[in-house]
Amino acid sequence: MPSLVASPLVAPSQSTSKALFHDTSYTRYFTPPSSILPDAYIWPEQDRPSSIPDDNEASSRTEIPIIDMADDEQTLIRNLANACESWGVFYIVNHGVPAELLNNVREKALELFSLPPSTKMRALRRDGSFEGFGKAPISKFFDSLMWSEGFTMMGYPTSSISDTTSKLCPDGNNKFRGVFEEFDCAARRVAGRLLRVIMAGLGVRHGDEEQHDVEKESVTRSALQLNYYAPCDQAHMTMGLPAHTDSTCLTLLHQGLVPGLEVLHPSRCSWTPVPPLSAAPSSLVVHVGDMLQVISNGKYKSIVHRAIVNKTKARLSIVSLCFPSSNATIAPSEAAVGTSKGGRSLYKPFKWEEFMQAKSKYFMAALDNFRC
Ligand SMILES: O=C(O)CCC(=O)C(=O)O
Ligand SMILES: [Fe+2]
Repeated sequence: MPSLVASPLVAPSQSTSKALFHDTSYTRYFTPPSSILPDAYIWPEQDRPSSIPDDNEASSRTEIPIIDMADDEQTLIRNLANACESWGVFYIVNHGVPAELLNNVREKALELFSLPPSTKMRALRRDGSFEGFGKAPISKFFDSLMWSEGFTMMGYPTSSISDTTSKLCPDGNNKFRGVFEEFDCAARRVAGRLLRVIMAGLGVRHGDEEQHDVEKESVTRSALQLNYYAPCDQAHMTMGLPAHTDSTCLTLLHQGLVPGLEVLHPSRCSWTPVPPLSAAPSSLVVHVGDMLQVISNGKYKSIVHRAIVNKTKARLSIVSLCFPSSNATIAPSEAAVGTSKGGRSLYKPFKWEEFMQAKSKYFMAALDNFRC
């Protein structure tokens, strides 16, 4: 079986010339060339990690639920309902995405972040677009810079994976396209199945018109997000990706064997690590996103999470963001409203585009704009 412990992650930024670092357009997109923290990357004390993960890598223990997708349907319905309600984040195993595909995606993603700066600069995220290399759009809500690099591709149905990655392959031989497209497709299929079972747990019956609409509309589109976190000597003073919720319905994430993901339990005030599982290196982490919070009428909360960086190990996360089509109407499912306390809808119907506009203005308070 191919190993998921890919070749050691080499910090691409270490090959970056100092001259390029002083080019402001380069620093807008990429991590600085040394692991010593420039002032702009130092975060206010209250936003810093409380502790840095032990570089001891994967763990065999976690508080976060682990869902076995090979369980029978009724067990799966029950376990997913519990996981969504109690945490809003869970691991899935036996999900059907082959270990070899995960391994290949990680290898290619690492190759992509290791390209020479002059090649990377050919695929920068331009204003108004999400595609290519760029800091996460949430960076505008924070004064300090994130210690991370991101590369985004729009997936199904109007995939830009081929166009975006071909900019990185001037010789016309696109070595990224096939494997990223295959992963996008495989992850979205898993998200579709998860949503079907989650909807059943909310009381939507198989064959209902509502089941058809919600499932048809809610994970119709996908984006593939690659995140690279270089090691940092002063990891305790910076942040890879600060606290946020995903605007998705569901997010699927593969983090390899280097820890860094943390979540804020809906009713606790402290951060809980989501460590890579040593016994299940092909497991994926699933986040409940903002749209599932609405569809479930607030029963399932969009999980607040963040990524912290390590002192000696680089970290790579492969993220499939699954979300509705632009003109889909998002509203609490009738079944979820029916079983809510008080039996009333907490959110007004809205279009995905309207939500995205609110998110880019109000960030984590965006959903308040759509409360009844
Ligand atoms: O790298 C991680 O573990 C988190 C990534 C993430 O939250 C995101 O891309 O939205
Ligand atoms: Fe996220």
